Amino acid sequence: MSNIVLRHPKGSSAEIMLYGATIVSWKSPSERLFVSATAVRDGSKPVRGGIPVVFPCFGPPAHPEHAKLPQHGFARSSDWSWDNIIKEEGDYVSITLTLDPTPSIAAVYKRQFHLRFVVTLGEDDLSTELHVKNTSASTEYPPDFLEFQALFHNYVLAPANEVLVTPLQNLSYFDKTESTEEGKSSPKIEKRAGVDVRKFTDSVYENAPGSYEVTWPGGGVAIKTTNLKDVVVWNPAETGSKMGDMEKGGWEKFVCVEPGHVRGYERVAPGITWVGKQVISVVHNARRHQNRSAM
Ligand SMILES: O=P(O)(O)OC[C@H]1O[C@H](O)[C@H](O)[C@@H](O)[C@@H]1O
Repeated sequence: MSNIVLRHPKGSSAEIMLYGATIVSWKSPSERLFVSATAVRDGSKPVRGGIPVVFPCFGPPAHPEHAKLPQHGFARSSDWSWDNIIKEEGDYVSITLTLDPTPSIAAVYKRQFHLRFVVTLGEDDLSTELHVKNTSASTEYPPDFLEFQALFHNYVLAPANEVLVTPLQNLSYFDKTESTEEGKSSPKIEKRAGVDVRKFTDSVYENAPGSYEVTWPGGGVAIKTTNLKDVVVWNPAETGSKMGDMEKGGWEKFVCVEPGHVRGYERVAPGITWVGKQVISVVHNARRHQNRSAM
């Protein structure tokens, strides 16, 4: 499988696989992403770690147009194209990958689309942008809307027993660790000022603020988003031992903080492009201590 490595003159780097457009490493200056030591990297299944791209459905498909798709859609398990261009602009280097319908996608998904995935590396930040264009040629009314969900599945390298995610307090969320369908679909209100993942956690926060801090004693990252109204916090804890591609105890080394549009669907008319974006940056020590002592 082909990987592209972006190198920043100030020392940071990012490695992106064409398979799934998955970012499998971000160093600024040390590694910031978790990838399981037993992740499959030969393009036969999505990578367990890094930043997989979720499109056009999050979780098991619920939309009739997605019925034949696997969990989290096909973007993370398709071969993307790259134009061999690495752009350098100011203090940033970036690449753009694209994905169009292929015969194997068309066999399970009938919609016309064009995806662009832009990865931009700075000295201490990394941004990802997903551009989704509805390329349907239909001129009929009502418009031939493309309805989709999208999410960046960030595996943030962090000590799971100490990490806190903020600010999610008072948001409504869906707890997918509940055992019944009724439990999963009944919203709860987040009471914690800092959300921890010391036990199995799979929470979908709706209409979240769009800016988050993921911090622990000794480090942290901030995530700022555009057009991504929801955020998922996931850590499988011991249930991770059932995943064939999760290294032993791997769940102790990360928290997934996943900004996306996953409750309901984005609707994009023919010819229109939707853009969802996140910027992940290293939190500097002074700010981290301030935030934790305010808790
Ligand atoms: O195993 P995967 O298909 O990669 O999914 C891993 C996880 O992704 C998200 O965080 C979902 O909320 C979880 O329910 C799911 O278990």
